Order: sequence, then structure tokens, then C-alpha cells
Amino acid sequence: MAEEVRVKNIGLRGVTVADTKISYIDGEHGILIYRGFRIEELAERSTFPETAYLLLNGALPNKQQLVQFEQELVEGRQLPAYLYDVFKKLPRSSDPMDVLQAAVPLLAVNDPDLNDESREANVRKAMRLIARFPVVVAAWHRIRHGLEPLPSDDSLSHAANFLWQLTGQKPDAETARDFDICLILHADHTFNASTFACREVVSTQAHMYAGVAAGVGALSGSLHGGANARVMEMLQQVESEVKAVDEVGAWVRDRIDRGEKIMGMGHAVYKTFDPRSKILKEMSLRLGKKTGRENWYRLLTRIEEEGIREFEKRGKMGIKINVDFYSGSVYAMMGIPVDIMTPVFAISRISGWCSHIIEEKFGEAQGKPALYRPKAEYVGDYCGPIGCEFKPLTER
Ligand SMILES: CC(=O)SCCNC(=O)CCNC(=O)[C@H](O)C(C)(C)COP(=O)(O)OP(=O)(O)OC[C@H]1O[C@@H](n2cnc3c(N)ncnc32)[C@H](O)[C@@H]1OP(=O)(O)O
Ligand SMILES: O=C([O-])CC(=O)C(=O)O
Repeated sequence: MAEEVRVKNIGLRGVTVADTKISYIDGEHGILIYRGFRIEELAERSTFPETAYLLLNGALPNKQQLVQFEQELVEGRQLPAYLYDVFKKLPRSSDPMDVLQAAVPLLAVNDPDLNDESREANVRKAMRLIARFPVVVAAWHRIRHGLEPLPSDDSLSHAANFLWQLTGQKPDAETARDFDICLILHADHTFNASTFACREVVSTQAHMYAGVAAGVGALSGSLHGGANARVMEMLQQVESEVKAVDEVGAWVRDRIDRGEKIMGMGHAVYKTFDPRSKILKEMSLRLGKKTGRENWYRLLTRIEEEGIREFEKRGKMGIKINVDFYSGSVYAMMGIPVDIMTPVFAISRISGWCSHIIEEKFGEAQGKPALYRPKAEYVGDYCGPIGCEFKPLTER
């Protein structure tokens, strides 16, 4: 009996560890809601700053509140000068996610509100993080290529300014809006691994930056945010190894037979289509036509179909595409390099992380905050649980 309970709890699947008012997922029906609003409606009608405001404050802003929020995001785009100096001394091969994670405590020491634990100060910290994450990612990308970081263009939206600071090209309105939609889609997702990491860290009363650094680390892994880049690598591999689309099925089968994952498929909560992936799939098709990259869409849809068929044949039902499956191709068609794709996830998810950190710190969903401290069953097998004799070094 004890064994049965333990197996069920591996990875905390299905275990409720807290209440939240920020987002909701119905994994059976493919529904995602941020603070009462369906993701499809937000993607169609909202903007990333407005969605970030909603996540942080619990309600949509009125016009004046939105203008002020957007203005604060623009003002927050300046990075401390020493960050550029540090970046210029780093090995150029440093992974952009490692650099982003390292930048978090470097931003913390510059935050005038660092040790103010009021709610208002935490919202100000959140605003600075949301404003600065894109600037950090773009700055490192340019520095590692021997280029000077570009100044922010204050006339550009949050989404458009990131693309400008990254690529040195001002995006057209359609690209800026598509990227803004991507930011909305990735902003929050209840207790995913990185958000849980953020909440766990701040449950010790550590500051917001300590929680966010943990979140960036958790997001970087291939089973979580890192999957978008892995899908792109998989796509490039298929492109080079498969001569005709009809060979994709054999490629997929072979990969699963070898025990390798089909990246961008499967989800810990969704047992049907991830609603975000449907929006990204349509965008991938549209951008494929616009940029002449329809081949990517053709290959991805084939991998998706063959993957689902293969999983079902093996009795693994409900493994469908997740948010990462089409996002990589969408980003690539916007000129975003593969190893910047997971940092791009982070520049959106920072809004969700900060909202969850505030909810955790102030017990906004479940009353008094409490330190997370689960149990582990001791299965060490040495000389009995406390039976080892400590021998001096000379006798070992
Ligand atoms: C933003 C995000 O984080 S979305 C997720 C991004 N990650 C990925 O796309 C990586 C690929 N996917 C996966 O590794 C998994 O589907 C996860 C980790 C995301 C979720 O997995 P879970 O629902 O917890 O299921 P779990 O990993 O236990 O898989 C169940 C079975 O299906 C298999 N499976 C699940 N997804 C995949 C996949 N993409 N490719 C091959 N096999 C898979 C597992 O190997 C496992 O098989 P087994 O029972 O023979 O060991
Ligand atoms: O919820 C999860 O486990 C992973 C995910 O899709 C996300 O973080 O967006």
C-alpha cells in the first residue's frame, strides 16, 4: 500500500500543494485561463503588457492604468552599466540561459527596493524584472557576437523593442503583434516546474530575485522551457536526414524505439491538445507562407501526426503537442536564433513567476504563507539506518 502511494507521488503528479487565483488548467479539455480569461481571448484581444498587468494585479487595467504600466515598462528598460562590463568579460560561448540566470542577482543588487518586502515594493521589483529581461537577453546576444548592445527605442512596444534590440531591425507591425501574442501565450501556467521553483524559494522568505533565479534555472531544462530549442534541433535533424515527407513516420518510430523523446510532445497536465499549441500551429503555417518556410510546417505536422499515431499504437494515449512544438519554428521565422528561444520563453514567463511570487509571499490565495517542506522516504541501504561505524581515515 505504502509503495502504491509513493509511485503516484513521483514528480508530485496530481498532488495539490497550494491554492492559486492566477491561472487554471483543465487538462482533459485543453482549457487554460489567466485570472478568469480564456487564453484564446487574451491572445486575440489583449497585449502582453495588459496580460502582465492582469496577472500581477488580478484585474484588467483601465486605459489610464495601462498607459502608466506601459510607460513604467519603457522606463525600466535601462540596465546598470556594470552588467555590460560583466557580460563583456564572459566567454562568448556562455549559454544565454546561464547568462540570464547569472544576471538576476546582478540586477538584484541594483534594485532600490531589494530589501523592502511590502507588496508595493514587490510589484515594483516585478516591473523592473519584466522590463529588463528582454534587454538582458538581447544585450548578451549582441555582446557574444562582438556587437555593441543597442539602445532601447522608447517608441516601440515591449515586443517590438525586444526584436529591435536583438536583431537590429525594427519589426513590421504584423511580426511585432505575432511576437506579442507569443509572449501572452507563455506568460503563465499554474504550478509548472519553474513557477513551483520560484514559489518554493520565496516560501523561505527569500527575496523575489532569489526565486526568479531558481525559475530561470528550472525553465532551462529540456523537459520544460528548453524543449522549444530541442524541437528546432529535432526539425533540423529531420530536414537533413529525411529525403521525403513519407519517411518521417519511420524516423519518428525509430526515435521512439531508441527511447528518445519526441520533443514538444506530451505534457504533465494536458491529456489533449495544449490550447496554446493550436494558436502557434496556425501562426507557424501563416509565417511559413510569408517567409517561404512552409517546409518546416509540413515536416512538423507530419512529426505530430506520426507521433500521435505511434504513441497510441504503443498504448500511450493522450500524448499530443505542447506549447513548445510549434513555437521554435515561429521564433526562427522571426529571426530568433535557436539558443535564444528558451530565454524568449523566460522574458514572457517572468510575468507569471513574479505574480506567483507575490501570491506566495502574501498568502493571497490561501491565507498564511508557509514554508514548503515535503517528505522523502529514506531508502539508504548501508549498514542499517544508523548502524555504520565511523572509522578514522587511516583505517578505511
Ligand atoms: C513548457 C513545457 O514545459 S511543456 C513540456 C515540454 N517538454 C517536452 O516537450 C519534452 C518531451 N515530453 C516529455 O518528456 C513528457 O511528455 C513530459 C515530461 C513533458 C511530461 O511527461 P508526463 O506526463 O509526466 O509523463 P511521463 O514522462 O511519465 O511519460 C509517460 C510515458 O510516455 C512517454 N512519453 C511522454 N512524452 C513523450 C515524448 N515526447 N516522446 C516519447 N515518449 C514520451 C514516456 O517516456 C513514458 O513512457 P514509459 O511509461 O514507457 O516510461
Ligand atoms: O505546465 C507545465 O508543466 C509546463 C508548461 O506547459 C508550461 O510551463 O507552460
